Amino acid sequence: MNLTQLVLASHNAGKLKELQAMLGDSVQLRSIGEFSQVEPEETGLSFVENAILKARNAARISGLPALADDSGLAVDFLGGAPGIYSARYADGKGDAANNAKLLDALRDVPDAMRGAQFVCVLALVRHADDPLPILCEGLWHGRILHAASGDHGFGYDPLFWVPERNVSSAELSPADKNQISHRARAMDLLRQRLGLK
Ligand SMILES: O=c1nc[nH]c2c1ncn2[C@H]1C[C@H](O)[C@@H](COP(=O)(O)OP(=O)(O)OP(=O)(O)O)O1
Ligand SMILES: [Mg+2]
Repeated sequence: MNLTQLVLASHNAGKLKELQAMLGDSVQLRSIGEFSQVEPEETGLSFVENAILKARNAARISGLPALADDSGLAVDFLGGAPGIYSARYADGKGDAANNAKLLDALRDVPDAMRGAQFVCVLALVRHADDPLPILCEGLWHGRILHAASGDHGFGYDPLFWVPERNVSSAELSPADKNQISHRARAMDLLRQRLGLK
């Protein structure tokens, strides 16, 4: 498989930046935005299904092998919500609205009950109809803060407390986040699987 060029099946600039940094120079990630502005509907019931659906769609549109990242935040107190619906938690109003809704849902919930996991599933398809997508997952355990803190990253990072560093995920430098995040763990497995390390 020639993997010098992959299309990233994502319209999220934060993901592109993180994944490209993790992959290094040997693989060039091209954004699906170069080919189409239309985002596929994420109709799957799992991260795996949505990652495969996005990867196939991008491979079909671009004619290139495609990598997709389906990720989200699973909050214990909310029974794993917003989960696969994380990006749409506040009905598509964006990160700030999602974060405000999450803080509201956890209002007055004590620290011990604020556990959460970031989840990332990476799916790589060699072509649109690939019968054997490569799937790798990563989890990152933490806790939901009572208020936003930090300016790095994207999405729920300002609300995600990282116990091993005693800071929010948005207070980590990009390089630090890329060492320990759910996405880093999934990418580590993918690089092993592809023989890139
Ligand atoms: O490291 C992260 N730090 C903070 N928040 C994160 C992270 N990783 C995922 N998230 C949140 C963002 C979004 O609310 C949802 C992903 O949703 P997800 O559908 O996979 O991505 P998306 O719609 O932003 O872009 P796309 O589908 O085009 O790849 O989880
Ligand atoms: Mg999405």
